Amino acid sequence: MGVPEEAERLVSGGAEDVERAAEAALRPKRLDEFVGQRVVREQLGLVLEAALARGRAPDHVLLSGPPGLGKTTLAMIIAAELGTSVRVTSGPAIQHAGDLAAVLSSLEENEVLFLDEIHRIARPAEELLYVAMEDFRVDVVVGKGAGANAIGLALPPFTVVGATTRAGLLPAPLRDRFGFTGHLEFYEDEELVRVLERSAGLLGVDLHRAAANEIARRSRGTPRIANRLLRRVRDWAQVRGDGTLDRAAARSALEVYEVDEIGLDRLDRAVLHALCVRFGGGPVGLTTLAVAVGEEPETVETVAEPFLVREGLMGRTPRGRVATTRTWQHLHLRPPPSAPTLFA
Ligand SMILES: Nc1ncnc2c1ncn2[C@@H]1O[C@H](COP(=O)(O)OP(=O)(O)OP(=O)(O)O)[C@@H](O)[C@H]1O
Repeated sequence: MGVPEEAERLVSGGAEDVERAAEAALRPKRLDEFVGQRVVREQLGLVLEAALARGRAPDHVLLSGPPGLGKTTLAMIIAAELGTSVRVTSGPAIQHAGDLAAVLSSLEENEVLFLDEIHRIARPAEELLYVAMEDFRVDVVVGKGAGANAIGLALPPFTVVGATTRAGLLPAPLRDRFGFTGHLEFYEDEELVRVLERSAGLLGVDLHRAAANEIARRSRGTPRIANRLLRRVRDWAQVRGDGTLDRAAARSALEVYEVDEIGLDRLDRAVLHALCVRFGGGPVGLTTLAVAVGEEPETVETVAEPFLVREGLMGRTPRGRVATTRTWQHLHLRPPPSAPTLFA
C-alpha cells in the first residue's frame, strides 16, 4: 500500500513550502524563548553579549545538526539579539563566485548573513568566502580575458551564520574561520512538550498535557516535526473530534497519518526494513542501502540515520550499517542465525 504523500512528508525533516508560513509563525524570536539546547544557548549567549558590549559584530557562527532542530531559528535570533537585520541565502543558491560577490557587496554594517547548507557552496565561491570572512574584502573581477582586472572591495563588518547538516564535509579552512561552532542535539521529550505548549499557546488551542506527551514521544526529537504533528492533531480534532486536543485525539490523528509509536517515518521504516530483510541485518554500505530504498545517500545519512542510531535501531561499524537486537524487535522480525549480534 502506498503511503499518502502527506504522511510521508509529515515526519520527514525537510520543510516544504506549504508548511513554511505556518512554521515561521511558531519560530521563537529571542534566545530566552528558544527551548532546550542548554549548552549552545549559553555559549552563544556569551558570544552575543560580549559583542554587544564591545559594540562590534561577533565572530562568525557555525551551527550543525540534523534538519529541523532550530538552526534557521537561531540565525534569526542572533540577528534579533544583535538588533540587526539578516540576509538569507544557501549553498545550493551559490553556484558561482559572482553570486556570492553580489550578496557580500550589498551587505550593510553589522548585518548577519545566514548561509544555509553551507557545505554545498560551489568551490570557487568558497574561496571568495574565506577572504570575505577573514579580511572583510571581496575581489571583484572587472572585464574579460586579457583585460580582466581584480578590484578589491572593502566590506563593512558582518557576521556569517553558517548552517550545515554535515559539518564533517566542510573544508578545514572554512571551518577554521568560524569563531564559534554550536552542535544542535535531538531534543528530549520533556523539551518537546515545552515547544508544543508554547506553539499551542500561539495557535490559541488548548492542548492537554497527555496529548503533548503523546506528540512529543513521536516527534523524532525534532521541534519541526512536533509542530507539524500538533497542526495535524488540531485538524483531526476540528474535523473528526469535538475540538478537544486530548490524548485520544492525538492517538487517532497520528494513526491516520501513519506515525508509528516511536515516530518513525516512511524513510526510517524503509531503511530498517531493507537493512533486515534485503541485507540480513548487514553489514551493508551506505550507498547500497540508499539505492535499496530509492534515496540519495546524503538523505539517508543526514535525515534518517542520526535518529535511528540515537534510538539504538541501527549500528554503524567500519564495515557498514548493521541491525541491532532492537531493530529486529521493532520490526517484529526474527534475525537469521547469520545476523551480526549488536546489542543496543
Ligand atoms: N528550540 C526551539 N524552541 C522552539 N521552537 C523551535 C526550536 N527549534 C526549532 N523550533 C521550531 O521548529 C521549526 C524548525 O526549526 P528551523 O527551521 O530553525 O530548523 P533548522 O535546523 O534550520 O532546519 P533545516 O536545516 O531543515 O532548515 C521552527 O519553525 C521553530 O518553530
